[in-house]
Amino acid sequence: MSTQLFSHINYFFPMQTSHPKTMNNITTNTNNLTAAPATTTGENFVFFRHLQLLEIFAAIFVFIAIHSLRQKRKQGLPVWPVLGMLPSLASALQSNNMYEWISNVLKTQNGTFHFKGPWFSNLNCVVTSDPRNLEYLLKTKFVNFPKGPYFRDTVRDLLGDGIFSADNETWQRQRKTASIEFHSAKFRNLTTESLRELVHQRLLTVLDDSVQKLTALDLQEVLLRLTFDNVCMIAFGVDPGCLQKGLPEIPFAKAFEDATEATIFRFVTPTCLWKLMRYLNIGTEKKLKESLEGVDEFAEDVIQTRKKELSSRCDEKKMKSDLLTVFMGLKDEKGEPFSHKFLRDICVNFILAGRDTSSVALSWFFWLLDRNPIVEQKILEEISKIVKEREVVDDDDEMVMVFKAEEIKKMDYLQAAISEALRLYPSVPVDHKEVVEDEKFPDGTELKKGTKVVYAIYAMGRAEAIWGKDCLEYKPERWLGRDGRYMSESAYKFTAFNGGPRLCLGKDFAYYQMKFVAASIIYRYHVKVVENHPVVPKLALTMYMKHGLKVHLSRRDQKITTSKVN
Ligand code: HEM
Repeated sequence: MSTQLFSHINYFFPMQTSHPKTMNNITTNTNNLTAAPATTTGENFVFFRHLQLLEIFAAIFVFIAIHSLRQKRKQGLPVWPVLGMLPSLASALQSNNMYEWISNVLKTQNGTFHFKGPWFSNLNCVVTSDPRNLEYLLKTKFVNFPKGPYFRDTVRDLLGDGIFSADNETWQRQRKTASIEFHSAKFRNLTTESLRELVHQRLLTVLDDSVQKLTALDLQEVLLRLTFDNVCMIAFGVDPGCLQKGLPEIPFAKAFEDATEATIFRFVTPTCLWKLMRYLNIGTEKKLKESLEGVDEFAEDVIQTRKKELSSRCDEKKMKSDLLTVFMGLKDEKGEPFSHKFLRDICVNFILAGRDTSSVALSWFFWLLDRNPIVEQKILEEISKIVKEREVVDDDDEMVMVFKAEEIKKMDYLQAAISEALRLYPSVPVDHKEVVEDEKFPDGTELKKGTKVVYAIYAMGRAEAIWGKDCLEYKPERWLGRDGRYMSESAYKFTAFNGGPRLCLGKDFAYYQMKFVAASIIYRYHVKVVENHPVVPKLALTMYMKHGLKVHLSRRDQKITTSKVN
């Protein structure tokens, strides 16, 4: 287009170079025009008018471009007519690390900016990484910042009225009951027992298999299978058996995975479009419907079986202590037992909340250890010291080496190293709320009723204003006091587990699970990431590694065995 334009200019202004600079030049050239033949003059005249139009369009375009780009200084990103900030978002999506892009924009905007989506889209939102705003929305004005109807509508088919998407009384009731359960001794026993069984009878066997075969292994996939089995044991009281040699495909796990993916797809599709697709039963909506049938069938089967078990068993002591059993023993506000649908929702929500978060965090943690061998060495020293402190170490104990709960508790440096991994790579990189009444953030940002607020957890972990100049370095020491003990941080500064009344319910269990798994692996194996294996985050609700984590394992000590557990 521009070459064409320039060739015409040269035709009309034969004496002129391609860069006319003064009015004088133009006059001279116009004089030349009068000497041209009549027909050419007519054509020239028409073209001249076209040229003027083009100039007007070009001027308007330049004006809009300058205006849009000038917005960048004020709003962080150029704001284009009709499209808003969409072009910047689209180019960030191409860049492979969307979270870095959000962090950079927030840095230029002192921690909060208003994302303006295209007209008639639902992309408008306020993005923040300011701890003052986080405290305000997660705690101080908690009631004014619920999950909201948009989120609930989008996830309803998968999550129903479960804790993850519910607000108000429905949420409160589940939170209260689950919270009591999570802090009970029975539940603690269930979690430690189920984890011990999974790690010693399954995880270490799978890892040993890869050592013997000298094959690389996708550690992220193995960990995802482990936590899926584990959370199903806690929620439903059943073990789907995803983690075993050969890593088989398990229908319930596959159905759950597909249902989650199709639900996430709704967040990037205009609401009217996915609703139409659901009505017509096509595309991802068809996949969602089919996979939900798989999830519901599994849930119904477990609920029916448990009901029978409960009616035939009267010994309280032998009762299972998983969430399903606990909620089955309770009544709703009308004094009726909970419906199967509600019981299904409760379990599915817990599986979603607890299945991938710890495994993804552990994957980033092992990758960081590979790049920071001194940290790995310090963890190993801490574990070895704790093992040496055992009062009686018989040969059998030494060989099997199952860490006790009180030993896991003593691993402060390991806890610091895991927290530091979560700071840099939070399993939930961004989260959101909806404002129910006009509000004003402590940093002065005005929020209109209905505004979506996105809080950028990933960006917070990398903010110099929060963590200091060395914020991008992996330094577990920042979590330790002078006495070497682990020190927790404010939930509004370290937001990986959320904060306020909706603080992650599984936080303590997750730390126990991650420490137990990490210590059991590190004590036995050196984990080496396969050279040149690409490591980038995947764009999803949870921060998976897009290409998994391919590793080679080597045993530290041939004497230690893995499978002998009572
Ligand atoms: C590294 C591990 C984990 C991380 C980083 C994590 C993080 C989070 C975050 C950010 C939320 C808030 C989500 C939201 O409201 O949008 C949350 C909520 C929740 N998490 Fe976790 N989580 C982890 C492990 C677990 C585990 C293992 C379980 C259960 C076994 C669990 C159960 C829950 C539940 C039930 C909620 C909902 C709480 C509520 O809304 O009241 N989490 N978690």
